[in-house]
Amino acid sequence: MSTSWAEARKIAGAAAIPLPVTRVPLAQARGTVLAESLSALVDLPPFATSAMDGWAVAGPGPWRVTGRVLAGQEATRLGDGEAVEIATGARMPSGAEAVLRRERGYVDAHSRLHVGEKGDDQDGPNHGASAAATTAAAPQRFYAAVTSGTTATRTPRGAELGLPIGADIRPQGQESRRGETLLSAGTRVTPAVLGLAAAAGYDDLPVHERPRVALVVIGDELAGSGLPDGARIRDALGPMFTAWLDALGVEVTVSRVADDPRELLAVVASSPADLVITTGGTARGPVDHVHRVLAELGARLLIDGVSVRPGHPMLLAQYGGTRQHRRFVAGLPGNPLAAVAGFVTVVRPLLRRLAGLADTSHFLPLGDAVPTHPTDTRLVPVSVTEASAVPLRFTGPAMLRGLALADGLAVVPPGGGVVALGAGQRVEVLTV
Ligand SMILES: Nc1nc2c(c(=O)[nH]1)N[C@H]1C(S)=C(S)[C@@H](COP(=O)(O)OP(=O)(O)OC[C@H]3O[C@@H](n4cnc5c(N)ncnc54)[C@H](O)[C@@H]3O)O[C@H]1N2
Ligand code: MOO
Repeated sequence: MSTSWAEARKIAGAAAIPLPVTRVPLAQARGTVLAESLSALVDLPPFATSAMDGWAVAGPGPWRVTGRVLAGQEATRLGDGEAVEIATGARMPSGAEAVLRRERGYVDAHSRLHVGEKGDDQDGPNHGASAAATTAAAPQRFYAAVTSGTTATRTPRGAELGLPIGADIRPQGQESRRGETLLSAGTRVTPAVLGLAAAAGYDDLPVHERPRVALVVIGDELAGSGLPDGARIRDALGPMFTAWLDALGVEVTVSRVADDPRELLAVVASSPADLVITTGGTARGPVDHVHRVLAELGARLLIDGVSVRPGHPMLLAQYGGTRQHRRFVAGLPGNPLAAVAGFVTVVRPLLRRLAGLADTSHFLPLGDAVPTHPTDTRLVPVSVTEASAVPLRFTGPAMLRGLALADGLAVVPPGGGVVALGAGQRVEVLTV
């Protein structure tokens, strides 16, 4: 009956079908998953802009400064020998060929813009060849960055100092052309994705609906606040999984129920959620009712026990819903670290699939030897330091102290005849 860990993860990931597609405003899209690829609605940048504060110049200098253009403004065309003061991000005036950074030029008393530092050219405005000789003496450090990577096709005056055509201009479409695919379907909408989508012209995004999850924390012994007393302990799983589910971008409701099968049945049967997660009550103790309730509901068990330590009593059932919109119950064991094992094994793969995300895996070498279990997979809290996974202490099934310091859970496959995996062996690490 017990399913292997790898198989359980596969079953959970394959059981669901991605939720329907909806368009949501950017402000509500964080944490959802793109249902279609995202292509740029405009060139990025949409027009050539200045990359620096300074002057946009046209033709050979020195230039006559005719005005100023700020970000958001449009300027009139520049003719040869003209310049405008320009702000970073402002649209380049047509005719402008380069930007001279503020710290690399100066304007003299006659509104003439020169390359160099004031004082380089004590005789005032540049005139002909003698000026070139004067400015050529200007410190080269000003221009080193400008010259690299830009190709001059024509040389305005000042080019001998490194002001080639195109200098410090962000050309239209430099980051992306209109219609170019920026992100593929299945990408999680992160803050950075929201920024890119806005820049590319989007007001809303086509995403999969957020999975709805009902977290049902079972146990007479659990208190929601204050210090543990008598035989009662604090509910650790409610706060932990609420936050975790929230970070996965799902809609969560939480309820706490007593060790009472009627109460549990009523909560599960009446839930509209795509996935009900129960904690506790999965084993065969006197008040472990999850199996009985699922049987009464006529739920179909897809997973009933997994060969994994900790977490072996975890289960997954399909219950109600329609063919296109399935509903599930995941039963996580009550021991806190065992519950986390159930979360990463069945809950997360199922939710990722419902949300439209592909499953991913990361492998790292172990930083230390880890004992294997002969027949079961072990999930071992590890910290990731210098690209290796170091096993932690305080990782008993009822403990969270090790997990709270962990970056992931190392997947240690059944050992068979091998009692330990040595340092340096590569293992999959599940993020926590
Ligand atoms: N005879 C056997 N007993 C047990 C077995 C077994 O195979 N044979 N398996 C053990 C394993 S392994 C686990 S894990 C637990 C699973 O038990 P349940 O899922 O039925 O969980 P409970 O009995 O309700 O609770 C177990 C343990 O966890 C504490 N707990 C429960 N919920 C919370 C919570 N929200 N926050 C903090 N702690 C919680 C609870 O107080 C118990 O200490 O069964 C073993 N027994
Ligand atoms: O699932 Mo249990 O943890 O092995 O304590």
